Amino acid sequence: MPYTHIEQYDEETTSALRDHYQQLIGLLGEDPDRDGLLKTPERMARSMQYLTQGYHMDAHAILNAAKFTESYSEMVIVKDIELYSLCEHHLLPFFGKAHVAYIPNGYITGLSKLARVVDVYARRLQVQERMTHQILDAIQETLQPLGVAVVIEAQHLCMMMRGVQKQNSVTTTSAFCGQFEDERTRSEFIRLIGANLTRR
Ligand SMILES: Nc1nc2c(ncn2[C@@H]2O[C@H](COP(=O)(O)OP(=O)(O)OP(=O)(O)O)[C@@H](O)[C@H]2O)c(=O)[nH]1
Ligand SMILES: [Zn+2]
Repeated sequence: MPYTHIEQYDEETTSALRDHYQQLIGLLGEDPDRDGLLKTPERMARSMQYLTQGYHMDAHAILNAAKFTESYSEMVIVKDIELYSLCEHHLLPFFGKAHVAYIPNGYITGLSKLARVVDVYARRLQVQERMTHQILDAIQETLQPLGVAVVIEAQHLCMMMRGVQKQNSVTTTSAFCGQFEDERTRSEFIRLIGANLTRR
């Protein structure tokens, strides 16, 4: 299973999506045959496959691809990992930052792999809460560290450009396991990413 970014689009899927998007444009009251829109269904078909490519990626394979034996056992934090996802209710984007930490227990992983795991789950139809747990579970299951922490701060366009129309609300979700369930360890993690939690 490929775990890097999409290189080829499945032509059958692209073609089916293109037909649906052409119909959708018509249903919205536009003329899908006018010049500016002629290639739009094809672009949308590829764009949506790009934005949902996480279904074809394997977080465990990504983490295992750079799993190294190492005795370091302090907290490792990668913060400010930007993410773009699609809410499963409206298929509108939500976007923000993930902060990921773990405490190694004999194994470390490549730092970029933690950011890739965020993308694996962000590039799907999601709710922020589930994504937060999926990232945690993949790291826990693969590296079996002493603890994992994931915090995601995101803004949801479905709450901004429609619906309740709140432009400045930020949703924060978190998941902790192992040593991060201990108050002191958790506080240290929150302190270390804290600058971002208050910087808006
Ligand atoms: N828990 C959670 N809710 C989300 C997420 N993304 C979007 N939502 C919410 O999903 C809910 C869907 O509610 P519905 O009442 O079925 O849909 P709606 O009529 O479009 O709701 P409004 O957005 O309030 O107009 C809304 O409250 C959204 O804000 C997410 O990641 N997590
Ligand atoms: Zn939504």
